[in-house]
Amino acid sequence: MAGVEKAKDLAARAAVDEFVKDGMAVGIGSGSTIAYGVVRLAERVKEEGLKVVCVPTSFQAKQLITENNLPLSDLENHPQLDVAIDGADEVDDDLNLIKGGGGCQTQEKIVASCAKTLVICADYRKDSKALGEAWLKGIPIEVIPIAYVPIMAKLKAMSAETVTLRMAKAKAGPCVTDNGNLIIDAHFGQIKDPAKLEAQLNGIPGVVCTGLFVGMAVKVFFGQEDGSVTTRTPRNAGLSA
Ligand SMILES: O=C[C@H](O)[C@H](O)[C@H](O)COP(=O)(O)O
Repeated sequence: MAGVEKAKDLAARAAVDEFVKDGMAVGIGSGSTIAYGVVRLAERVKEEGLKVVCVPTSFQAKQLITENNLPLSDLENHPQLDVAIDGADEVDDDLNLIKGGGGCQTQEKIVASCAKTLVICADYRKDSKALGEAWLKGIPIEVIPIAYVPIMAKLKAMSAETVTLRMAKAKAGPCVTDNGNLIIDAHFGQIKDPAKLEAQLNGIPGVVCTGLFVGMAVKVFFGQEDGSVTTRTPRNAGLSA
């Protein structure tokens, strides 16, 4: 393994090693980076006899949990989680995030909101000063299907630079989320006030959930190109080895 994949693996392992303890209920995020974290968690369960239960944030996360023979639970049985570990598409200096590149932000935000701690693992490409600087595809916004046209018009009126209905790959038509909704990607350029923008977007009728995660993460692990892992917390806003 080399390059970006190695960086993802290192970050995810570091997050799992530092934050998962015996007896915990763990929220499992979605995407390609957390997949390495689930493999690491399974290793620890086998090697250390760790007892954990895992709550997924998507169909993909559920598959990861079951394929790695980890105990699967849900928010009905575990409405309070000790930690949620997830990936991100972009992370700013204050640990605000853009998520939802894989369309899973709604369940991810619900699960994160039920966890005492949200921890993020990401490769070096996700590190950014301000949201919207590196991730140019736009903020993923899950919407109720009947509302997608008026919502796209409202986003344009809010001065979004690009507004796109996410289309499926290998299927004609739109990308349909795990919740049966659609996704609009809206790029607002560099986002100066993520909390204000999130509140504005949440105020549009038909918006289910945005991929802006403001003030939720407590620590981010970045896998670097040179094989090191750096971290960022809200208190030390800079990077430390
Ligand atoms: O919807 C997808 C999730 O928010 C992912 O956590 C995010 O897109 C990062 O994915 P990856 O680890 O594949 O870059």
